Parts: sequence; C-alpha cells; structure tokens
Amino acid sequence: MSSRNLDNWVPLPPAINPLTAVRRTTTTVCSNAQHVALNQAAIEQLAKMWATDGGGGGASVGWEETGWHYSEDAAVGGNLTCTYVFVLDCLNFCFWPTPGLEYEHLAFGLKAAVQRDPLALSADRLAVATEETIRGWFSGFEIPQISERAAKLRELGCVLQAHFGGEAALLVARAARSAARLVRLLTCLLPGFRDETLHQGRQCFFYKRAQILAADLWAAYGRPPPGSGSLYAFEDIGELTMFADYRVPQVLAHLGVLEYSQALETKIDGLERLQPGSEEEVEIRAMCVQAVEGLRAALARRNVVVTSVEIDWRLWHEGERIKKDIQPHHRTLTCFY
Ligand SMILES: Nc1nc2c(c(CN[C@H]3C=C[C@H](O)[C@@H]3O)cn2[C@@H]2O[C@H](COP(=O)(O)O)[C@@H](O)[C@H]2O)c(=O)[nH]1
Repeated sequence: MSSRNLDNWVPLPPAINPLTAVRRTTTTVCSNAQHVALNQAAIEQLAKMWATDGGGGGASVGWEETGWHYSEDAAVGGNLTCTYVFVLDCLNFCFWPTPGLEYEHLAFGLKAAVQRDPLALSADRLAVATEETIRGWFSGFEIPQISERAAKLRELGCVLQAHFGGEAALLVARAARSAARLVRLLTCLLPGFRDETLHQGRQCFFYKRAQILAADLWAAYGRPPPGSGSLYAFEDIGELTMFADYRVPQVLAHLGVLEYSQALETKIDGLERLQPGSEEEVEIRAMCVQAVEGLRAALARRNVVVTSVEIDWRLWHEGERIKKDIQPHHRTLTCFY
C-alpha cells in the first residue's frame, strides 16, 4: 500500500481509544489481582508530600536537561528530532540483562550517531539495519536481544517507507495532534508496539513504548500547549497513562504503594525472572498504571493538577537516583519495556 492509498485507509473506529483500553483493562486486572496490592494510604501519603514539597508532582527534569537527548532542530520544528525519538522508543526496552547498561546509553548513543551523520536514522538505513548497526551506536556494551532490536528498526524503516515517504513526522501528522490516535497508528502499523497480553483470560493493554513515544515527542519539542500549531501539541496529552516499565514499580514498591505477596517478593529479591504474560508480571504493570491514576486523583484533591506523564517522569527520575539503594526491580525478558 503506497502513501497515495493511505487516505483510503480507515483507522480503527474512534470508539477504540487505546488509552481508554489501557485504563479499563488494567482496572480489571487490579480487581482480580492475586500477587500484588495497592496501598491507598501510601498513595495519599505520597500525594500529601508532593503537594507540599514544591515539586508539584511533575518532573522538573526537562528533555535537554540531562544532556542525553538529541533535539537540535526541535526549536524550528525540524523532523530529525522526531526521527530520533521514533528510533529511541523503538529500542527503549530491557537494558537490565547487561550490567551497567542504561537508557541513557541508548539516548546518548543515538544522539552521537545523528550528530555524526544526520542520515544515520533515515528510513532507508533503518530498513536494512543489522546487529552491527546497533553495535555502532552503543560503544562498549553487549546489547541484550540485539537481533530483536535490529528487527524493530527494520520494521520501522519499512513501514515509514511504505506509508509515509520515509518520514516519521508524516506518521505523526496523520494523528492530527492526538496522542491517542498516534498510539493507535503505532500499534496498528508496527507489531513491536503491540504491548498487549492476557490476565486470567481477559485481554490487557499497556502500550508502554507507543505511549512514551508520544510523550517524548511532546517533551522533545518543548511541551507545546494545545492550539500552538505544533505537530506535537497533542490536545489529549493528559489522556496518556504512566509507562509500565520496570523502574517505576521498583520505586512504588519502595514507597509502599505496591505490595507484593511474600512469594513474589522472594522471587524479585532473588533476581528470579518473571515470565512475560505471567500473572505476577501483568499485575505489577497494571498496578503501576492504577497507582499513578490514584496518585493523580489524590494530587488533584489537593489542587495539584498534573498529568500521569509528569507523575511518571518524576517517579522514573527518582528511581534513577535511588535504584542502587532499594530492593531490585522485577526482571522480565521482553521487547515491550
Ligand atoms: N516509566 C518510564 N520508563 C522509562 C522512562 C525512560 C526515559 N524517559 C526519560 C527521558 C526523557 C524524559 O525526560 C524521561 O524522563 C526510560 N524508561 C524505561 O525505564 C526502564 C529502566 O531503564 P534504566 O533505568 O535505564 O535501566 C526501561 O524499561 C526503560 O524503557 C520514563 O520516563 N518513564
């Protein structure tokens, strides 16, 4: 299907809003959870602390502040920053199997690649990406699941070539300033973003990398407000949920917000792997989504209005700060987070 036919392509009917599906299905998981519980008192306590500590619940760390990210043409609405974020969030998963490897190594490695060669991440190059391509971006680390990561790059390159003239920004334009439509496009077109599973026979959606891609675009282009005209001024940015990864649950467990069964806690502390799609793994991720929704509501009751994205970013950066001093995170070998 060429880009000419794209306009004839009927997206999913509006009723299937992927972000609503994440909230609805994770609520059901939490109602039937056997291994993880939410401590409401701990959520209230955290909201009370955040409401008075001046942080307001949102992350103070801006996209450029860490120095990890590329965004040199964002100020002029250039497309290279968009391409960078697409590749970043195609590969933004499962760093823990390699000791010392972190998200920042991916972010920085891609930034250096683009600065060396602005065409390094073009759709034509992505469509033929190999393990060597990825090794060239991460100096000195053995990259886990490297063949899977190369496949995700080829998937992105081929889809951008087939439908969007090779330009990631045209895929974003197709979403017409809606984060929900962008998530729906990504999960419809790119199997690597279909972060979906089953819990006790019921389907459950997380869409972590699709959602974080939308949020990272918004952050990379300076968090443009709705109506500002920017391609990335998503009018529904507030509908995104938190991004169900492995760092935020580690922080929420440390804060007493997530409570694990003794058996699960023993597995996590013993660095035992949780199978992808297992009840334990799905319940950890679903409880995180609901914990952040609960925290957002508790902050709003204290007149602190903040999005789930900003709460997520504050928890994630806190996790990066204390991760070596708290109990380990859960370990699931996956391509979704
Ligand atoms: N929930 C959530 N998970 C996030 C991020 C980020 C990076 N986002 C920052 C970048 C720009 C913004 O300023 C954000 O602050 C990475 N991850 C996930 O963490 C996991 C651990 O990685 P590490 O500790 O390196 O091993 C891994 O699954 C990775 O995919 C986030 O924000 N939220």
